[in-house]
Amino acid sequence: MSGAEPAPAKVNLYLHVTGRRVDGYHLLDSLAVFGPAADAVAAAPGEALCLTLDGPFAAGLAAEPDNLVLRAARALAEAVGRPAAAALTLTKRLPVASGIGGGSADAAAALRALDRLWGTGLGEGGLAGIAAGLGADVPVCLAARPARMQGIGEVLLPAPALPEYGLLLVNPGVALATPAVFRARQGGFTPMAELPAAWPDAAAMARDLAALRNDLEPPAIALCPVIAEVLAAIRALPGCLLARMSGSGATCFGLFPDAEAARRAAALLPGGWWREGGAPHPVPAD
Ligand SMILES: C[C@@](CO)(OP(=O)(O)O)[C@H](O)COP(=O)(O)OP(=O)(O)OC[C@H]1O[C@@H](n2ccc(N)nc2=O)[C@H](O)[C@@H]1O
Ligand SMILES: Nc1ncnc2c1ncn2[C@@H]1O[C@H](COP(=O)(O)OP(=O)(O)O)[C@@H](O)[C@H]1O
Repeated sequence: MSGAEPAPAKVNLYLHVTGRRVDGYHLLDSLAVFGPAADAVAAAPGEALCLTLDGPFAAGLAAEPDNLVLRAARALAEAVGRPAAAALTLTKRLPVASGIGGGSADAAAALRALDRLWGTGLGEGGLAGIAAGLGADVPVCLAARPARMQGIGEVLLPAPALPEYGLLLVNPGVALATPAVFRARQGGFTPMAELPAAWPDAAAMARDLAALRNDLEPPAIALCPVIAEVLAAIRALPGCLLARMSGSGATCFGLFPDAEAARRAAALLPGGWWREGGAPHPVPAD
């Protein structure tokens, strides 16, 4: 066993759709951070490629014919010219199709775990090209550290230096397909954001982020009106500095001064919605 790799949720603190490529993909400008919830991918030696699912959201993926973890394993094996043989276990704790890139995070974690198990020695730099071929969000999930995403998601730039803050994630249990949300978007494009080099505290971070937006929030609410209720509920929680939807939804986040405030707020939400409050995912060592 090569040890389980964490696959933390990706949270888009803002997301501007800045343009559209001729192939239909949208150009984005977004600040992605990670955590506080995560899936995990473990890889052990095996004679063939097989995947076991467990965790609270495993049932949501049971019928998935081509799990992103398996696609990642095949892509890595092909890139290094070796058989795709491994016993993989995915512990699914993140809601599926929910705007926090769970599938992308799983694919990135599988690449890291198999790079280690197979001793391919590619490391983050060598895996980046394979990640980009698996989905627009996979490169940022491979880095798993705060980053500004541009292009269709594959251009990664340093994030501003971030202060201490807490994050609350809330999902109402409705799956939203990313292409449907992009298709439902109306209106033009939004310019790139101007960000400082650093935020001194969470309040300053929230003030600047409040001037930005998630361009996918209005079309997602049109497709799934309960998102507006989730946002209102988060906004009303004590200590909440900002509430916004992540990615193409339906998961929304609340920004809090610290992890404890986010954890306390999670307990105050109505039952029935998935929620996780706490500290952002720790930044991996270089
Ligand atoms: C919207 C974002 C923001 O981080 O997050 P999620 O909502 O998925 O978490 C991502 O761009 C999603 O990335 P990912 O889910 O990997 O997308 P892909 O599998 O590559 O593409 C799925 C579909 O989304 C649309 N798509 C995706 C990315 C992009 N920059 N422009 C697009 O138009 C396309 O219709 C594409 O066919
Ligand atoms: N390991 C995986 N986890 C989640 N979704 C997966 C996985 N493998 C394949 N998928 C497919 O990818 C789609 C997008 O899932 P996900 O990454 O959770 O969404 P989002 O990017 O909106 O957060 C799902 O509808 C599912 O069909």
